[in-house]
Amino acid sequence: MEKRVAVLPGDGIGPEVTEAAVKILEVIARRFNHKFHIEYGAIGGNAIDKHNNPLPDETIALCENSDAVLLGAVGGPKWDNNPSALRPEKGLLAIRKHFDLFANLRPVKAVPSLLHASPLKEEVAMEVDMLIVRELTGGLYFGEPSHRTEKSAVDTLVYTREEIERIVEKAFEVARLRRGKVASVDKANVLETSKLWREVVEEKKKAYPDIEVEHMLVDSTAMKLITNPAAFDVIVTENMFGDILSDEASVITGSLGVLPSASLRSDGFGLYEPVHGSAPEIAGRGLANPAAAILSVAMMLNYSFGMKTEASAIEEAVNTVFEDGFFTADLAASGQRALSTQEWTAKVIDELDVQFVSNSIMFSYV
Ligand SMILES: NC(=O)C1=CN([C@@H]2O[C@H](COP(=O)(O)OP(=O)(O)OC[C@H]3O[C@@H](n4cnc5c(N)ncnc54)[C@H](O)[C@@H]3O)[C@@H](O)[C@H]2O)C=CC1
Ligand SMILES: CC(C)CC(=O)C(=O)O
Ligand SMILES: [Mg+2]
Repeated sequence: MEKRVAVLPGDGIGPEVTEAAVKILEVIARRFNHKFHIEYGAIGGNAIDKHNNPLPDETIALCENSDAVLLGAVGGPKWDNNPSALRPEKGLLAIRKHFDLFANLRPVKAVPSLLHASPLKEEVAMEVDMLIVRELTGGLYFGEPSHRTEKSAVDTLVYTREEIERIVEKAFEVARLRRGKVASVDKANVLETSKLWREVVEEKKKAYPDIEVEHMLVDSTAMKLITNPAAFDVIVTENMFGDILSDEASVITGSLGVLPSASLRSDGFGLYEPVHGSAPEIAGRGLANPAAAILSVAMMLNYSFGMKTEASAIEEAVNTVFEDGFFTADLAASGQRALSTQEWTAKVIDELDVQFVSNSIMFSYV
């Protein structure tokens, strides 16, 4: 298969983790006989520096001419005092809006070999397998008016019925492929948007009698994510709640550095990026965990290209490297030598090679 992939490394650790992810994509191309045409574009702070625009037109055109997008992360202290329109984060919000990437899928699964790094007790964390379905193009991050004066500031939380319907449908559909449980998270005891959200969930669930639906308030959900995270299957929620809950959920697995995500349009076009940000304090030092970016490539192969075997090969290789006890600094036990971003990526590549050789031997006997 031939596919065009736009790679937007971004800022901070973004370039390091996307470099690792692209290496994995190249191994997959070689081993499975695919051709991935990779082209790079600017987004975020580096795009502001070069083009005075966090999402330049060239980058939009590049992504429009691609089959999928891989993004690193944006942001950093250098741009923190910029006016709102010239913040790196605006570039990320704008690309999500431009491509109507309303469905952000963020899987959170406990990996036994990482549980030493989780602050939760092993028996609490070990059965965790949830999918956070976060609405990505509406809510507080996009609502107008949004402005400030010296004495006050305004942000606006708006949701239309249609915006809620499509994300709730998506959550019900993915729940059917999992354990059939959906927790719809809102703040319906206070917010009008949440009351509408709850109403839509109630209407939509009639078409999904096989799905068990529970409404939960976001504050107590934050607590239950830590006390009983294994109880969750699919969580569907609005943009900001999903943003916050997914970073919280990442601690269960041991590190934010292992959580991938897919941001999908209704026709399946997708942008893939780690859940984490640009981690400026560790950037450029080989300390970043590239697993989230590498697993985002696995999600791209699976969701955008239908390459399920290739996606599983990556996931298996990542898990084996963890099982073999190789970790970057965020996951290494105290006293254990941590691998650099590049060394850890090389282990995943070695593992993919081992898999390929053993599969070829298997096939030669069939
Ligand atoms: N999708 C994106 O591009 C996002 C961008 N940001 C931006 O990133 C910048 C930093 O934000 P923070 O709140 O510090 O969030 P962050 O996600 O960058 O970092 C949070 C913590 O996790 C660690 N961390 C994150 N990714 C890691 C990895 N792959 N390996 C090892 N450790 C990792 C960091 O060192 C830090 O201690 C800000 O400018 C923010 O706006 C934040 C979140 C998402
Ligand atoms: C940087 C923000 C725009 C978004 C964010 O934190 C996220 O999508 O996880
Ligand atoms: Mg976030």
